[in-house]
Amino acid sequence: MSFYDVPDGVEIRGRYDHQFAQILTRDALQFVAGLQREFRGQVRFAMECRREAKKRYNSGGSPGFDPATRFIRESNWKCATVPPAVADRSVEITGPVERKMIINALNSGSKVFMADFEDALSPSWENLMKGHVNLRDAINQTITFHDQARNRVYKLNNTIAKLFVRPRGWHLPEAHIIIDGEPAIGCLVDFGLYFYHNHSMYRSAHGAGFGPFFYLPKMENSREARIWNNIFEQAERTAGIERGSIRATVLIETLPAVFQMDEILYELRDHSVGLNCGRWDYIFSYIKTFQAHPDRLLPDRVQVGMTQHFMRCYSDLLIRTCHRRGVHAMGGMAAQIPIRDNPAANEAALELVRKDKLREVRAGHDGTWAAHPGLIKPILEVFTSNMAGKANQIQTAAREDADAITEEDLVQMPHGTRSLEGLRLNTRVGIQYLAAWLTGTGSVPLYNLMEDAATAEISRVQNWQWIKYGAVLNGNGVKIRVTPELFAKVVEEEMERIKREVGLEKFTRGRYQEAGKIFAKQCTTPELDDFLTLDAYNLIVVHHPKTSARL
Ligand SMILES: CC(=O)SCCNC(=O)CCNC(=O)[C@H](O)C(C)(C)COP(=O)(O)OP(=O)(O)OC[C@H]1O[C@@H](n2cnc3c(N)ncnc32)[C@H](O)[C@@H]1OP(=O)(O)O
Ligand SMILES: O=CC(=O)O
Ligand SMILES: [Mg+2]
Repeated sequence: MSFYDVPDGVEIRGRYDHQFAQILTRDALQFVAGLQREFRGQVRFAMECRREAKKRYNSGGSPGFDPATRFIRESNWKCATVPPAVADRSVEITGPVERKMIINALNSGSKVFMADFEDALSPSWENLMKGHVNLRDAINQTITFHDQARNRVYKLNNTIAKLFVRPRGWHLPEAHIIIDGEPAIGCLVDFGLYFYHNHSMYRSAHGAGFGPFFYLPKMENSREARIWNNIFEQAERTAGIERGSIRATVLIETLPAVFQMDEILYELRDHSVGLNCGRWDYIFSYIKTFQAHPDRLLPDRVQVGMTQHFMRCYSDLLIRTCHRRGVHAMGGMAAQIPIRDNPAANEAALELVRKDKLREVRAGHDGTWAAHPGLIKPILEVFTSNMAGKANQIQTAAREDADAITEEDLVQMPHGTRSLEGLRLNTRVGIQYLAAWLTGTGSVPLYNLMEDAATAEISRVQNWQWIKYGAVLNGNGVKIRVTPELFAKVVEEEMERIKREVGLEKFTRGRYQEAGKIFAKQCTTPELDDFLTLDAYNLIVVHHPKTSARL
């Protein structure tokens, strides 16, 4: 049996693999451990602040602008100039750090590829470590993949997208790496291993002196951005590279963060390349933030789109904030994906994507996300034909009108109706997503839409909210109140439907029964769990030599 060569205080409980050992080198682990030792206190404090804020919202409070940081919002300052290598981000494809998908994404014609350790990845040891091997090979441009079944070899084109990497959120531990007796902080492992192995090659071969580039998820407050800024500075000092080489785009995807956008950019002003509208987590966060407010029961998930007032204001204010500070205002993900077997449905889905992207570019966004290579061309067409030949709209779409957006606008309740079909769909999607996640797949096509951890979270918390407060479903003329008994019946019936749809063999082989139980528990628990994936993470941790692994 082989073992990883670890520095003092570090223990690896994940499976040994000689390829993983090239990533988990003693020096790389020393770098990660250094980050953990330096920043664990700050991260712990930031998580405690999240809990304090939650108590305030649960006692009737609502997030709002912080009077103490008014001077940051009102004074004139700019972020560092955008690196030329990433001036044009008109379309960015996203996807998990899976080998074939990385090659496809980099070759897709997209300007950027966001390689995801987060919403689109189930963070098993195998997925994470293979992801690092894949990214290293991608940056060295040696990555290939042989699809044995189709006898097809994948390799990189001459022109490829610029790579951004999204580490996990602050809340997730990495249970396979123990540092000083406690699980490593997941995002420090993702960031640390990737940065350590790739910063030099990235800056010389891809970033024209800048990089690596990152996307930073699920922050709630600028103090969390300050930690990232400190981490970047420590990484730059350790690597002996210029301050400001690393650049990151922060996802504004929690309700509290929309009131902190200037402050977040300010903390990261030497390391920023903008903000992004992470619309799916944002909707999830809206429900979560107001979990103790029974007067805020949302309509069906399908009705909570970007044209709802609170979503439109969020996107407009993000554009205004970014352009005032000189950085990109990125749009979000339309959930539609190509429908291969139905041309009419495919065209209708494409039309929805085009409409969403047209709204974004006209509002002033500088670029947007695509979930699938088949969407790059149509999205690029919409953006390029509406940006007057420019790489972005930072200088041309000031959106001063968005200064009038108020706190009330940003929390306004979405309009619409609730239906039994909405409850059923949430349940069907939530269970199938969780079953996939437990078996190692973090993004899946379901009913012709992309589903990932963020979209599944909406299904979970919406069900929880409706059950907790006995929401009246009023969408189909007949009024029905949601009760735990009704939900139990829905779960039973939807499990049967899933079994029919996926077939008995896949159903029996998969983890659907287990997913059904977890999802049902999470929707009916008296206190809402903060994250679906945090609870479920225990079920994908596999310690070696094999032991029962609970955090
Ligand atoms: C809320 C958020 O955070 S959004 C960002 C996080 N979510 C994501 O990144 C989701 C990204 N998208 C995906 O994972 C996928 O598109 C899915 C799961 C939704 C659908 O995937 P599939 O069922 O494989 O799609 P499909 O069968 O049409 O794929 C056709 C080809 O495109 C490739 N492909 C599909 N999506 C992607 C992608 N995002 N990146 C690279 N390649 C892709 C497939 O690998 C396949 O390649 P092949 O023909 O060489 O075998
Ligand atoms: O990460 C993106 C989102 O929409 O959530
Ligand atoms: Mg997200």
